[in-house]
Amino acid sequence: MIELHRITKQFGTFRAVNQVSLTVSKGSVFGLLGANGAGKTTLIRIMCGILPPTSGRGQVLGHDIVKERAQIKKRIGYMSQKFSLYPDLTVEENIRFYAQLYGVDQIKKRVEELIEQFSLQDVAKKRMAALGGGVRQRVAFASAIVHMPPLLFLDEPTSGVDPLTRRLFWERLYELTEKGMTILVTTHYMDEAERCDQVALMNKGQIVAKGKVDELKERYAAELGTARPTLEEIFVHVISQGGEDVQEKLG
Ligand SMILES: Nc1ncnc2c1ncn2[C@@H]1O[C@H](COP(=O)(O)OP(=O)(O)OP(=O)(O)O)[C@@H](O)[C@H]1O
Repeated sequence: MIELHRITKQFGTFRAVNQVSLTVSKGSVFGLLGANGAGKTTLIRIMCGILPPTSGRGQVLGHDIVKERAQIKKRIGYMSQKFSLYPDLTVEENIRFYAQLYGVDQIKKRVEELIEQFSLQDVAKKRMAALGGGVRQRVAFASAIVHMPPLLFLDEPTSGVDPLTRRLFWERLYELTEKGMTILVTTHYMDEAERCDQVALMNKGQIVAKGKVDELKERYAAELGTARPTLEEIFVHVISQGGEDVQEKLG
């Protein structure tokens, strides 16, 4: 689904993404973790075909991330941190807008389905401008999957939402992977990281740890002197060891 090889993105003299290699397989939830400014959004924008990398190569859904960016953009779903919703349109109209944009069949049925799946029935006829952040995130999520893309990128979808909505998001995520969708999600919440099949931790543009959650726990158990370390403990440990050395050690 995603294969990246030594991707670097330079903004002037600043290296936001530094030699990142990554593989994401079909049907999994892949968590991209890291502090603010670690380079997660930049990397997502490269995978979505929005930004070309400065160097490195890769494929997303079989398309080259440099030469076939337009094809990638058409086929994926992307809920960015600044996902555009129209304040003067209602919830329903916003979702319908995206359905039309992506040429979805049976638009009425699909919009109704999403309104129900994201518990938006009570606010469906209300204008976006009158609604709070939790509803906004739900509408953005629903709009990003309106065309059932095979690959979905979610950039901090649960930031600032209440615990109930976070749970609803994760229920939807698992349902979507059961239908074969592959999902790459960024999050600051460590309990959410634990729910992913695989994770990669970014620090200062580099991936400093990656793998299946259970494998990472096994790998670091001895080093941390505890039978089953949390991802948070692992990440604090890895980051405190410093970037490049760790990258070498992890291959
Ligand atoms: N267009 C740009 N021009 C210059 N610098 C940029 C640009 N886009 C991002 N950066 C810088 O690259 C670094 C990584 O930013 P990025 O948004 O990818 O991080 P992030 O891990 O997604 O953080 P956050 O969680 O805050 O979104 C930051 O220092 C940011 O200021």
